Amino acid sequence: MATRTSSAPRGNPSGKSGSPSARGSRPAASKTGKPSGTTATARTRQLAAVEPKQPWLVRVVAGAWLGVGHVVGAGIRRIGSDVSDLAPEDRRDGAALFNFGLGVFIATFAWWGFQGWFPDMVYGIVNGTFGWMSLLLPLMLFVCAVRLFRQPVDGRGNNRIGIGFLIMTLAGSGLAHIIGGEPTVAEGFDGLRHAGGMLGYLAAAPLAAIHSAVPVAVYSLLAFTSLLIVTATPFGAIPGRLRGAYEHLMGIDLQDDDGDGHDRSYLYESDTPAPAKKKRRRLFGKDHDDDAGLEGYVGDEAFERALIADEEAEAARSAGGAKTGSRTVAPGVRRPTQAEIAVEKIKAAQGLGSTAGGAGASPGENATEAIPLVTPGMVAAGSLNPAAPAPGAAAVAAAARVPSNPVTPAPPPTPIPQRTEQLSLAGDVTYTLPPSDVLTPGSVPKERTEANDAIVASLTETLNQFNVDAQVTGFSRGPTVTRYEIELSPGTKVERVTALSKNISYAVASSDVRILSPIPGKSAIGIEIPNTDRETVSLGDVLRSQNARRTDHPMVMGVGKDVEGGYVVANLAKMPHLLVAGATGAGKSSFVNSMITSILMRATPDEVRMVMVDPKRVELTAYEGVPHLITPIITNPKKAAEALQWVVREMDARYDDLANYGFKHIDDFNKAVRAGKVIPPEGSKRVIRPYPYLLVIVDELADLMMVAPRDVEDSIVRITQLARAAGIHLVLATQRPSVDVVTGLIKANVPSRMAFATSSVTDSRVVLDQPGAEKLIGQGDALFLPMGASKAMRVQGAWVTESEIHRVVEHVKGQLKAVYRDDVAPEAPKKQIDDDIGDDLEVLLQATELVVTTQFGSTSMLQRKLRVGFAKAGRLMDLLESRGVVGPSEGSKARDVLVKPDDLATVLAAMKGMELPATADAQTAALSDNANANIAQGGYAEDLVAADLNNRTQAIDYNDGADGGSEDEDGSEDAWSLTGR
Ligand SMILES: Nc1ncnc2c1ncn2[C@@H]1O[C@H](COP(=O)(O)OP(=O)(O)OP(=O)(O)O)[C@@H](O)[C@H]1O
Repeated sequence: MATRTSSAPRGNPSGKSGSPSARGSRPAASKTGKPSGTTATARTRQLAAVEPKQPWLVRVVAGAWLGVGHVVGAGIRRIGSDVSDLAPEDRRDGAALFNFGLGVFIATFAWWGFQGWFPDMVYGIVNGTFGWMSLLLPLMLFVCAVRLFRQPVDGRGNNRIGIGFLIMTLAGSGLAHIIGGEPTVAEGFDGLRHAGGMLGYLAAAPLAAIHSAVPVAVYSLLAFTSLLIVTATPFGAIPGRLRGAYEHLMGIDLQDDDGDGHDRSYLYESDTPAPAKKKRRRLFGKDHDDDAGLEGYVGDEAFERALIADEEAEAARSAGGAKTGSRTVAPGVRRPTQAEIAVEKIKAAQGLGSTAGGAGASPGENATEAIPLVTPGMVAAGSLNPAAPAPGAAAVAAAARVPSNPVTPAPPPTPIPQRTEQLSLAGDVTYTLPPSDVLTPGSVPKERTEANDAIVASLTETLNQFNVDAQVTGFSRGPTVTRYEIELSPGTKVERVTALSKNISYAVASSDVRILSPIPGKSAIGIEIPNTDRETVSLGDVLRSQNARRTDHPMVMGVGKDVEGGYVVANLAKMPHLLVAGATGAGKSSFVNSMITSILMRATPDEVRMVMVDPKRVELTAYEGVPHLITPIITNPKKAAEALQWVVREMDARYDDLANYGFKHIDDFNKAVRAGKVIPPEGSKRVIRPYPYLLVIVDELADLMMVAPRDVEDSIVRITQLARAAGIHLVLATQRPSVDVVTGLIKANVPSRMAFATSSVTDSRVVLDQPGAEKLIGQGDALFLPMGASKAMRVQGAWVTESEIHRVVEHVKGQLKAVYRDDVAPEAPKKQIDDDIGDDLEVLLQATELVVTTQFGSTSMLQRKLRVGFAKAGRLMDLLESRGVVGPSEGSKARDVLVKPDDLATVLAAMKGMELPATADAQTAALSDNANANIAQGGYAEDLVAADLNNRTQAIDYNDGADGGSEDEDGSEDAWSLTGR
């Protein structure tokens, strides 16, 4: 395996290494030439402006302190695998080091009894204040230090522990005061020091004045409470925790004695199948997570979702969106007062203004029901005049009604946070992820353009023309389409708007209008209309978005942007398998590129391995040689089918490991491996390493389904049914979402779907089980239906340019070379056209076709249909037998036909000298085994020639082909089943 220990990898000009300082100072913003807002860089600059004012000594000391803090912190963070990404600005290493140092200092005299005037003085103060509790102080400070080093951003958790310790100190001192004999101040500090100190005295003495049992009860309770606070243990969870602790202490723990002894954990290694399952253990099951020292169950979770959503935004949306559409209605929008309505009416009567505010035409009649939302500008615009508006005025008025739309701004071009100090691979390889600036920022999204205002005006007019009491209340502009929101006045039927879809299309001059009724989570109808001024969504922006930063899971990909302009990010591991479909040019390959690039940007080869199948031979070539690949990119569909079978074997092997070691999910297994809890059985040379996720990407499923439909379907179904827990995930792309490619079985097992524009509503139904994809406008416009979602979400796929891909690939390839396994899709030796066929290939192919399609293995039929002589027909039949197409001669009967019409193409390809697909290989092998067995059993080997001759002779009698048919049918069925199909 290639190893590299360089700290400044090739292709990383920024010199980004694991060193905190190096990363902290990387001027990302300047590279992109964009303002960075409140980024780390900006903060660094601010600091730089302030620093010169400080005396140099202070700066030197502070710098040295922080430097030591970072080094210690980096070391502490590297222990275990639960600590993820710490951006430089998130660290609090200086404060943590202070806690640590103070703990050591107090421990020197409290624990180790160091003496001297200074320690004595400090000891006097500490001991005099806290009494016996000073013994516990170093421990508390160490805990705080480790927390601050490892979890500095978990403010709530840190505060909880801090408060818990304070309460514990108070309670402990109070109790110590009582236990220490309740010394008084008058007895001097010596007495207090040997009890609860001054604090204990102050805490307990007043209560002890009532009765000494009172402080004991109060502070015992407080001490207990403080323990619960520090350990974050809810009251109800106490029994479970105690039981877990007991089991842990009693050694009901991982004692492996039944490992399989084979290193199956790492994909570089040889693929020795694990032995059959052994006794299953309940070791790191859910009940024991905490006790076993693991960080809890990291596999499936309740309400698991593939989509990594901006939960706050979602919450806000659903809270405020029901009535007004929180994203679309500006704060200044309010309902008009009666006075304003009256003014409007008067103005309308005077013809001072005009608009399409038809809905507002009736406020007098039903002011409380049909009041539109207005902005102050409405009054000036005269928005309530029902008279036919002049188009320009209408647009202005409508624009005034539609508040400015706050879209999600492009994320600041700050670096994608690094996930650990250094991403070290197994062995001594140091691997740095590509710097985020290899992906360039996209254009700044537009909030609202004239095109939007014009459409609002058209929509309003259309509603008016048809007397529909509804208002356009706002819009959300996405990169490809804008969703206009229409709210109905009470009593207006939804159908009145949906029935207008053709008129709306006509009014806005677009055939791709899609009506959502309602917008999920809102009491409003959505009308999605393509933007005449589309925007590209850059993958870099998606990966730098808050949603992507929310998690450092290596299988997270940037999907694109939704209709409201929000970034869509999803976790492939949670999907757990994805079908990508759409017509040619709709954007599938671009999506697959974004997906692979996302993985390369976020995951080391140790975390994610890939198998890429690219029958089109052009789409994925850019990734050839990346170290995440376990086999060269597979372009041959037959080999792809074999690779899928390898994946099934890999999955089985992983399952064996999970079962042997008692885990339910590969994440749990990996966690235990990293924690050193998975120990191979004694005598085993196996080095157990975490399993990487395995992502299998098939860029054109149809090509695979053409060569070996059953095998491919079988493998896919098996993988998709089981592979999730084994960390294996499939992405199947196809431009032919027809039922023969995306079969019912495949569909049922691939729960997540990404539908790009399809050519028909039928295709849309195959992909999404619903219409809609046929209305998409292509070029990355897609409907995304992740597992568990009830409604497809419209997104504009992320776009990554070829040069960006090139830069990313260069970066990863510059660090590690791909080490391919040779058993995934082994190079089959090129089949030679057998010498014995000679010039007869063409006629042999015809004979094969004839025999297989008619399922009738008669020599005389060949003679007749191919117009060949008897000898040649006999020879052809021999060749067919030697190639497993027909069975051996059975005297005067027609021969059994062993190949089903479905597999004809495969067999023909094999005869032409193309590589023989697995099915045919297996079939031939099975047949020759069968033949051998027959020969051995029946001992009629030497009879074969005679029998065949006989057959040829008899075959002449079959000229009309009528008889023998029924015998054929049975015979071929039997022989077929012998092949094991
Ligand atoms: N997310 C996107 N953003 C912008 N443009 C896109 C996007 N996706 C696709 N396009 C445009 O559409 C073109 C075709 O896309 P792509 O090659 O991905 O289609 P496809 O569905 O894979 O087609 P095929 O099946 O023929 O390979 C691209 O060259 C690009 O111009």
